[in-house]
Amino acid sequence: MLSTLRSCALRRVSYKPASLHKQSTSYITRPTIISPGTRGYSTKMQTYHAVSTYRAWRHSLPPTSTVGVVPTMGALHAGHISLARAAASENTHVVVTIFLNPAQFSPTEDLASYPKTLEKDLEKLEELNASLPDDVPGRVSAVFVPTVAEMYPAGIPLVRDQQVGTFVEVIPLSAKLEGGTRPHFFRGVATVCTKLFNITCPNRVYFGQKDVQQTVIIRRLLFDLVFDIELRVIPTEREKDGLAMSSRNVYLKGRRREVAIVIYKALKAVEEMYENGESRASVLLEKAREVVRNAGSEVKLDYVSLNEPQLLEDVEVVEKGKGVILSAAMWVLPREEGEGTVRLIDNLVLS
Ligand SMILES: Nc1ncnc2c1ncn2[C@@H]1O[C@H](COP(=O)(O)OP(=O)(O)OP(=O)(O)O)[C@@H](O)[C@H]1O
Ligand SMILES: CC(C)(CO)[C@@H](O)C(=O)[O-]
Ligand code: BAL
Repeated sequence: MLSTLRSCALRRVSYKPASLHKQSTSYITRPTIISPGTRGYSTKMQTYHAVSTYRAWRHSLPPTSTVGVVPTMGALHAGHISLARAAASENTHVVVTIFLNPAQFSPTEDLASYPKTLEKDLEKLEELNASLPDDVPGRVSAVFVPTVAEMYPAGIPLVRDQQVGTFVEVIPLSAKLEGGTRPHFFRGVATVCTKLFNITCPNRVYFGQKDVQQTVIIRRLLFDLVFDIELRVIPTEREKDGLAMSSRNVYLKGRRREVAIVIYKALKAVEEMYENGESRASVLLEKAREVVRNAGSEVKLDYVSLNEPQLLEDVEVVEKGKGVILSAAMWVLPREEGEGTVRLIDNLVLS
């Protein structure tokens, strides 16, 4: 274990400390393209289920290789693929992790019904590999699909008081916004990401802006735990009508899919108001509430909020050039017997 970790830490020639605040205005990073040709060996995509076999592969890579890791919970869609594509554009190897992490679900959430489509996921990653032009340096070389026992050897009951072992919390960021409704959530995310980073040894990790608070928390985690890993935040992929792609969208059929777009419309209405000169948060947020209210009783707003991007503190006035996060969560309520409530999140950056 120790020697593995040491070789992981030693793979870099120079150490560059992470900066917590470096992306305050330009929030989304555009990947820089590096030249191809450093792979120089087979990049056939392999699936690993065990930490030991993954590590054996990871440590077999030449020291010149770079690894971009894309953590996911599976049920891959074009949003996930855009993360993997970004990783391929600036690393010699892309590793996609697929792990439905129990620790981020409460006992009343949808862990049991969460879509599981591993075979299709692997096909989509193979398709991505086949579609990448020759001058892109990386391909998806490995897919890490661990078992729950592999990730949580001591078990992982969903009831927090019953959990034993080591957990990671990013305080107080994890209690804000999503943390208000899902108090267990970011402890589960921070814990599993810490484990995944230790296992996969990435040079860079790729997260979607769709889960914007998650990106703020991961940035803080990388900084506080002194991980030698760069964070990339990739723009949100949307359906034609603007709905943010999400694995949970499969729950939305017919009329529920139609009304789901209200969350995006509410955010766009705020953005338009801001662009027309309104900067008071109270007025902007009320606009979003009004749009959701007017959509009827099938949807219910959980929160809408304007926050600065480092500590997620509420802003009262949106100042130009500061990159303020406008985020919202909304429930789409059941219409028919057997349907569950679907919770959607979305955000825009007002800059
Ligand atoms: N539409 C999207 N555009 C870009 N990235 C996305 C999009 N949706 C998800 N991601 C990113 O993919 C990564 C894995 O997310 P995850 O597997 O939870 O998918 P998801 O679609 O967000 O699922 P869920 O429906 O559970 O929220 C995260 O970094 C997430 O932000
Ligand atoms: C980062 C993550 C894969 C951790 O389980 C999850 O929260 C997600 O898919 O966004
Ligand atoms: N992308 C967020 C994962 C979750 O809601 O559990």
